[in-house]
Amino acid sequence: MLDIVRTPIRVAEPVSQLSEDYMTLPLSQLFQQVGELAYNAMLAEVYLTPKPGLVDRQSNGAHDDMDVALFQRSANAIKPFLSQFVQRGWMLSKGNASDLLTGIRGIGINCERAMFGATFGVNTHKGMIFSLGLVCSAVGWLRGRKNPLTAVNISATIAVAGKGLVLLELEPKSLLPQTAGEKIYSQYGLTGARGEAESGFAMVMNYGLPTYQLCRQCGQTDEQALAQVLLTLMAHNPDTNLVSRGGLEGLYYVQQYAQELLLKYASTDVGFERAMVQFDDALVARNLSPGGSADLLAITRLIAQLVSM
Ligand SMILES: CC(C)(COP(=O)(O)OP(=O)(O)OC[C@H]1O[C@@H](n2cnc3c(N)ncnc32)[C@H](O)[C@@H]1O)[C@@H](O)C(=O)NCCC(=O)NCCS
Ligand SMILES: Nc1ncnc2c1ncn2[C@@H]1O[C@H](COP(=O)(O)OP(=O)(O)OP(=O)(O)O)[C@@H](O)[C@H]1O
Repeated sequence: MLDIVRTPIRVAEPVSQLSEDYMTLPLSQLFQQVGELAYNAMLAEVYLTPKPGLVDRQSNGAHDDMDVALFQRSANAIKPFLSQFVQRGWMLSKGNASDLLTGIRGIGINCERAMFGATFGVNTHKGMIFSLGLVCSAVGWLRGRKNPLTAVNISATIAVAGKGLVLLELEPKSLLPQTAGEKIYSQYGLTGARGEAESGFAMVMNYGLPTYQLCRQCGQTDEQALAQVLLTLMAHNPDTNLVSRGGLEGLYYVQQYAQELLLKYASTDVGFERAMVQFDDALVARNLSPGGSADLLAITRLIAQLVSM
């Protein structure tokens, strides 16, 4: 059995897609390459600039305890765990996809711990780890099952893995909800990262991926396509990060602002960047940060690259 933990991190050109056919690629290379794509997706998200309310190269958005250097350190701490998610997914493929999340929890918890160690307790990537863990393990699981690597298969596998998650983790077990996610669910019925997982990443499948693929087909750069995807996600995603900071009012403010910008501009238009900087100013003034949409942006990029062969 291959020991991914002891495999040194290879310093190489970042991969932009799987180097060979996913079904015939040697397993060790598959684990490593998918992990690298996931790492690149995290970096593509944080370095995309400008991003309203979020940390990027020019602004810390609505965050006074984070900057882009902290995100880079956080991503580096997470990196070794990403290929472990893929490998564990492959190992679990003899069983049902419904056992996938339970099977990767331990890696997820260790990964979260490494992230908090690298950031001295700041939550840079908690939601991201949860979502990336599911996608990476789904890829390993599909390979073990000899199923084609398609967006629909990744989504369906995650939907099975996440089935019942909202009921199990968000339905109140005691009178008082504890975590931010539990509180928001009990107050507003919003299901956050867990609901998105249980839907098989419906926001990514219905908005993120079609937008990214269409933009690329029209000749847009990766950055232009990602900017268009972020705005589209912000216009539709019931992001619990926005609710925890600004209530439903904060969520609707961001969704409406993003919808209006989408009507006025495409990411290739002159004036788009300035409008995004103004959107950033508006969100900083209201202490709003669309962290859930940032996570889904990275997931969109990752799935797009995984299935681009
Ligand atoms: C489910 C998680 C996200 C718990 O977080 P919490 O209770 O605070 O839930 P909540 O839904 O409010 O969101 C937390 C984060 O998810 C992201 N998020 C918010 N809304 C959304 C959304 N609609 N879609 C996707 N992501 C979202 C944001 O980054 C946010 O900060 C996860 O961190 C977790 O369970 N961690 C425990 C460790 C673990 O089991 N890890 C294994 C995963 S592989
Ligand atoms: N570029 C980014 N900037 C800010 N947040 C991001 C970015 N990319 C992803 N995120 C997501 O946003 C989440 C952090 O959001 P936030 O800081 O609002 O959470 P918190 O620290 O738990 O809450 P608060 O800051 O309100 O006390 C992370 O879990 C992460 O997955």
